[in-house]
Amino acid sequence: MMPFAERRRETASFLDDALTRVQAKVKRRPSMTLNGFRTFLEDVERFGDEYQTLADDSISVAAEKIKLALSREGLAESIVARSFALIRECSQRLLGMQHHPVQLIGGYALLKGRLAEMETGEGKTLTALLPAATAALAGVPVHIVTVNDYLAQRDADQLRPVYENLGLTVGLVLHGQDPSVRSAAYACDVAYCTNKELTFDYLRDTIALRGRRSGARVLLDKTIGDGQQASQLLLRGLHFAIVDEADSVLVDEARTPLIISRETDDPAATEIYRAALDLAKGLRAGEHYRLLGSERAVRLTERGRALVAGTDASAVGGLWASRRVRLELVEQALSALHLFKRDVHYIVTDGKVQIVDEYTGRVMADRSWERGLHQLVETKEGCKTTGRRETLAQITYQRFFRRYLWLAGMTGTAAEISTELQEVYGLEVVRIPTHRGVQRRNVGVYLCRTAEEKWRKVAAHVRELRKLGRPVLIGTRSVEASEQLSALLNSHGLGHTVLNARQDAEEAAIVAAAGEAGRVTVATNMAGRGTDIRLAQSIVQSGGLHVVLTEFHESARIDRQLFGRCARQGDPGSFEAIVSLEDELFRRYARVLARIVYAIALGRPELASGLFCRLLRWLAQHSAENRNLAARRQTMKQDAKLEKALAFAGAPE
Ligand SMILES: Nc1ncnc2c1ncn2[C@@H]1O[C@H](COP(=O)(O)OP(=O)(O)OP(=O)(O)O)[C@@H](O)[C@H]1O
Repeated sequence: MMPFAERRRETASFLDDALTRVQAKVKRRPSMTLNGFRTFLEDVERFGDEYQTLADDSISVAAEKIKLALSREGLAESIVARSFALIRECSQRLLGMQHHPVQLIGGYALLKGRLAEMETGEGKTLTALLPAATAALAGVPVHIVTVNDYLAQRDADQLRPVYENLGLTVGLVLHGQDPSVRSAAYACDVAYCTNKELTFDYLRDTIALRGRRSGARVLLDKTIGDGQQASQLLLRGLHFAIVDEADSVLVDEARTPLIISRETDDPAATEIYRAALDLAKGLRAGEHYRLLGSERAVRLTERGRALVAGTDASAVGGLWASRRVRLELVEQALSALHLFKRDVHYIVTDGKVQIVDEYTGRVMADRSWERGLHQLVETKEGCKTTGRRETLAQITYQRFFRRYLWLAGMTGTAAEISTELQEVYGLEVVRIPTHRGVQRRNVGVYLCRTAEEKWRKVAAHVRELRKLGRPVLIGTRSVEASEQLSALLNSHGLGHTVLNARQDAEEAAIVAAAGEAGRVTVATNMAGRGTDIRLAQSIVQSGGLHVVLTEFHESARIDRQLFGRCARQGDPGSFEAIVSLEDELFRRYARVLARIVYAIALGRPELASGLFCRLLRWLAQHSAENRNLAARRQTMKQDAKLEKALAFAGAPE
């Protein structure tokens, strides 16, 4: 049995860090051109011609030969070309899809441990099959990581016949499965799973290992075949991962730690949260506390601190008696009251507070805010408060994915974060050309002065596009905005479908139908990412899907992902932005400029929608991105400290 393989990095020195940063800046996103890969592509074609003549039952024999060659010579270019050619032939026979040359290049980049930046709709699922099957033939266990169960299942089911034809086994890890099913899935040559399930399984293994024996002892036991210990582990190591939507997983979500915790009994807790909220409600902005808008934080002023510290705590008791706890909880209660908005940052379903991911628009099941904030939001909403939780194990994606011996990723948008990906994960971003020319038309930005004007404009526009029979996809920043727009469209008699964190389960079906004639879909910005939007021939002729963005995101990358929902795989399509000066991004990050543009817009509306709007957007997104980057760096520093401390204490996590 193989030992549990993973990379345990030493914390990098200051000099290492600085060097990596310089390197990352110097080599930014090289393109992989067809010309640069001519010999490789010719080899794949040549071997492909050979495999075309094989009888179906001889495919497994050819796969065995490749296995042998890979074990003897490793990933030599000519063997990889053979492997890709055979996989491509199987895909053609069993799925009716033959990899395009650009997909072969994408597959090669992944196999070399790069992050392949491929336009939306270019077929990342089929591309990942090439490196996954090749690595598996070479005997390396592979994890294909996607963002939700639906995509993991869809991809595993679609590609299973090809893997099996090559003599490889495919596992699928889904939420709610028993440990025995999960470990059987991870024991397969290739396992499809979500980032969340995978990381939680790793944490479960961490807990199983902890406290019994040291990591080294377990490795020894596993190697010599201590069956009982080995069977308690779900994973068999972190060998090779191919991460889909890598920007979202490795950067956007990387900040919030995944935590396995245990509820502890504390009968006084509910009363304490109530007391903190009541006290916070009586405080006045400016006098007792300040809202730090751009940092999304609240700070008590000296006066506020004195008031909280001086409160008579005897009626509540418990931890409330501690001055430090009171100050911290009241600050958190102020955040719960003033910074965390229902239907924007969280939704309430079945009496439970569920966090909505700001980037994906999806519910983050099993996650909760830390340091009492979650319970305070629950109290604010009148929900039953979950007990105080004791952390058993925790890890961020940042720390987890760096532990893979071999890591690769795919995404449609990596431009802004290429330096960060290199710095944090050592992942070089390479751009893969598109199979066909991109026919995505930018209709421009329409900047309204007020939010009301914006929504009216959107509704009027939807009416026009519907007359033309074109499907429209409207992206909103929050659940609240999607519902407001929905009500407005209803009042105008404009039928539509809404997709937000509340309809998570139907996500794929709603998005897949978004390309039908006359269909209007209102979705939170990123919802449905990963689902194919197919267009009927009549729609292609009438100009394809039209995407309307109604509020810029803090990250321009997320905007581009929304725009990328149209004009996939050479289809025509168009996009535009209809935004307002009252949008949160502008108010929070470019308040002064937004006021100036407002004044300009009174006299010269065309100027406001042109140059000034571009400037405004750039300034606001630039400040927001810088702040988010600083926060991620901070998490990384804390991670490194934690890692060092735990290593010192001899604990695995
Ligand atoms: N070589 C091919 N030949 C024919 N069809 C293909 C090929 N490659 C991919 N497809 C089809 O193209 C569609 C888009 O593929 P896929 O959903 O994997 O794209 P994607 O790059 O992941 O898109 P997104 O960025 O939106 O996640 C799918 O229907 C897929 O079956």
